[in-house]
Amino acid sequence: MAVLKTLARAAKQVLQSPGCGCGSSIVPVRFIGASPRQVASDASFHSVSFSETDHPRVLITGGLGQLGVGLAKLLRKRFGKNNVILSDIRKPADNVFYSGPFIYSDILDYKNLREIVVNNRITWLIHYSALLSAVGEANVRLARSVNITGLHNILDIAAEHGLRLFVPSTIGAFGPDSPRNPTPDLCIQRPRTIYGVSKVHAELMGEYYHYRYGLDFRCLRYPGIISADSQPGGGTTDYAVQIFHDAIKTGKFECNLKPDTRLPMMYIDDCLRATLEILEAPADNLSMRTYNINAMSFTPEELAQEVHKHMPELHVTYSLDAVRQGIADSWPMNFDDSNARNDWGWKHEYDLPELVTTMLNFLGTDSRLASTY
Ligand SMILES: NC(=O)C1=CN([C@@H]2O[C@H](COP(=O)(O)OP(=O)(O)OC[C@H]3O[C@@H](n4cnc5c(N)ncnc54)[C@H](O)[C@@H]3O)[C@@H](O)[C@H]2O)C=CC1
Ligand SMILES: CC(=O)[C@H](N)C(=O)O
Repeated sequence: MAVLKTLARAAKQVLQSPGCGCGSSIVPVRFIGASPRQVASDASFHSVSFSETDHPRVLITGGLGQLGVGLAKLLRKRFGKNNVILSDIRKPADNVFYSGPFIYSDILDYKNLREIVVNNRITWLIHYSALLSAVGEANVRLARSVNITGLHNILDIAAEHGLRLFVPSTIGAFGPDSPRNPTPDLCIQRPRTIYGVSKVHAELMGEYYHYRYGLDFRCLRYPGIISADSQPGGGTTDYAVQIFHDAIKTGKFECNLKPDTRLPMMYIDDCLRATLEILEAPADNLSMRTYNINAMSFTPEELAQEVHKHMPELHVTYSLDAVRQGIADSWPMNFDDSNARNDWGWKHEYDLPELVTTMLNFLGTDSRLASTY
């Protein structure tokens, strides 16, 4: 009899645990300081809905990094200034602060995050907070905390409030055992950085919450992103931004990767447009929840050659950063994004020549000015 009671208790626990796929649809609900719980998805507080005819109410976490301000600008144009809230743990510059709603949000503070989502009736959550590849290797504990614990907060809040959740992944979610030229969507993923490991975790957890709890999780694996008016936050692909700034300021550039290191790259406008497109794509078009996207693939040497066409005097030298080189050598050289192109019509606009012209023009020079160096 005692054995039967124990078995019954164990069965009850299994049925109540997140691993159980039976019974009614459930969403995880976490209260402050407690572990995740499950509540029937038709519980009365879970009534936030997003009608496709309304504008979404968007929250961007980690919004003061390389990508967030540009994304806020694009989304505000589309959905209205006050419907897009930027958040971060840093202090915004005046122009950012006065360009639309900004709020302090530390993704490690679950209660604060939840309050923001509730008080602002958020319907879309764009989760940009992260420590990137090189910075992550220099501070593994913090990267683990922000990129993994922070993600858990985001997932629970998104599931609890029925949000559409976008989390970017990266070429860094692949590793030396992945096919590198090209790298398809589905293949072995054994990254060797805490950044990559945390991003594979994000992909898998997001998809798990999608299939298990119905979370509307959407994820793009970005290549290295190149932007003129925002600085990268400590990644392996940062050289491809820095070359433009140094070329214009000093006419010299010291590259921290080998000249023949090939990596997939994209201009920021394409990246942000892709993000909006997948967020707006009808769910029926998405045969997957995590897609590679790509625009071009080049080496430092090829990039320098293209810049030389505008600035023949540019002097490029190479002084390797062993950590970044090791990371780059394990990442994809070319990215196969055919599923994104087929499923929801992804198409890049900027190739290498277009990128270089745009960056140099934006930063205040072009081939006509090259002679002044
Ligand atoms: N920029 C790129 O080339 C690529 C970016 N991605 C992904 O896109 C997302 C955005 O990237 P970037 O803007 O380049 O990153 P970034 O490093 O420039 O910015 C990240 C932001 O997260 C914030 N943050 C750190 N800890 C936080 C916390 N506890 N709470 C709230 N915010 C916190 C930082 O203050 C920073 O403003 C990241 O998830 C990154 O992994 C993916 C592939 C390529
Ligand atoms: C490609 C990325 O994810 C990022 N730019 C990095 O280099 O860490």
